[in-house]
Amino acid sequence: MDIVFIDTPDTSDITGLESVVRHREQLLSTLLQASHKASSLHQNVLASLTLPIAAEDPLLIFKTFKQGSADEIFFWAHPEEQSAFVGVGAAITIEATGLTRCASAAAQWHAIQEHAVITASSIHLGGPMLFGGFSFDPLLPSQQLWQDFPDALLILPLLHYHYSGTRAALTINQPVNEGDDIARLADEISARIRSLHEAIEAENGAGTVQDKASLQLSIQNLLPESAWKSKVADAVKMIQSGAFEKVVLARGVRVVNTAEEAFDIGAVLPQLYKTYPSAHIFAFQRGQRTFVGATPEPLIEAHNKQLRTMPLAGSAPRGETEAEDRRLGTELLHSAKNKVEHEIVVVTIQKVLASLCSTVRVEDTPHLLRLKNIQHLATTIVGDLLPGHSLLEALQDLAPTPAVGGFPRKPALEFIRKQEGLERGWYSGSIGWLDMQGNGEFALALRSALIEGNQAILFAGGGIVADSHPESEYSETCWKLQVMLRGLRGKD
Ligand SMILES: C=C(O[C@@H]1C=C(C(=O)O)C=C[C@H]1O)C(=O)O
Repeated sequence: MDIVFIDTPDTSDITGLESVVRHREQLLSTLLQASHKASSLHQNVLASLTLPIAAEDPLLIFKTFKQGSADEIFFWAHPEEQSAFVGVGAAITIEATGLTRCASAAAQWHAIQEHAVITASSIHLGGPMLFGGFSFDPLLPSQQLWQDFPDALLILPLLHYHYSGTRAALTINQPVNEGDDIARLADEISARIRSLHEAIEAENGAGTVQDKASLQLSIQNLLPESAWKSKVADAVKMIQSGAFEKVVLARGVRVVNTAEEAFDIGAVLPQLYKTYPSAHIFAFQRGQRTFVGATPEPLIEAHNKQLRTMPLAGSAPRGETEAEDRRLGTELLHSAKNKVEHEIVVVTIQKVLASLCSTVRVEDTPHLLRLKNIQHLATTIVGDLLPGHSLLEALQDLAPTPAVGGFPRKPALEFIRKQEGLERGWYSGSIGWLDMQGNGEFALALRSALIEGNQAILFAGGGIVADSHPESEYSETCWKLQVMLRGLRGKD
């Protein structure tokens, strides 16, 4: 990989997206260098240029990218940390299937990096990043509902906006082939950026909330309530007979806007952003569908060779009053059933990380993670990655954790495959990003919905152990479904 650090443009020069277009020299020289390499190697070479730009609301950038393009769009934000990424288009698409999908994706990413030509301003690293997700279970036959979302899909966007508080950068990624007309490529890139810039200017100040009058929601369980509860009862019997210790059963709900107007993702995201500031808010548009959610649960994050996760398992509703809320929280912290559910996840993750890290630190006792209408038991786990190991390797070994699958993994997954009857696809799989330095964040894709036009399928599940009750498990899924119902309705 060739990296060239360039001086940061002086601050007066850092304005909107269009300021990047003024750095045509840098764009041309990056493309040209990639073109020379492509000719000598007889293969595609990635050219990438990152420049600082003035910070804009990432939600506005998403909306504009969406209006201006029918391509893939990715949104990822952590509102409390004021960090967000928005990507549009696919410069490079990595797909993989089967149980070794993470290793295969990692090998493809490595090959792309090997010859890449990267120009970046020194203080604003950013640089090329992959965005994407992994399905829950690569052994499930391919599912119609999820046809555009394969087992593993990582995309290097054509344009990627990186936002962190007051700072922002734009990354341009362009694969270059031998013989490509460099000036024409630069013109196309500049035209794309200019039209996005104009769209942002036009959009600035326009409202983001979907007109509520255009929403009339019909909500229907994919499986009748009684049928789902009897699956829970069957799982409890299996657990009591010793087949496994824990299994997570999920269900789906179809929400249709009977007013026939399409759901406006550009209005759903701000709602989630506002209501769930501690969550990771995500959206991935591909084909006609967009997978959207506000997940509270990181699967694995890597920053400077340190891995971090915070499994959640064990849930209770929030109270109506402060006193009731405290009582419910204390009951959750002391509930034997929830502690068992939680401990299974923590121990499993700790073991996996121990094989990849020199040291693993686990919080002594679970703490409460309080969200809008649900609270969970949570444990922070941190490990120092051993040389030669990576985030994608951790992801391959960890997923699915018992927080979304079960324990022991094999019989629990077999039960889900045979009994659950839900096309989980990317729901309870993982979604996130990865850069060239080995940093990245993947979260469990929970509190989520797959949206197409005026229809959405919402997903929620819960951990079943020996003393679980179908009635309370059903209620738990209802609290979890509230996240996306609120998002779709545009209500707190
Ligand atoms: C499966 C879901 O959530 C998971 C299951 C939990 C539980 O069983 O208590 C809690 C958080 C998540 O790990 C979901 O939100 O759909």
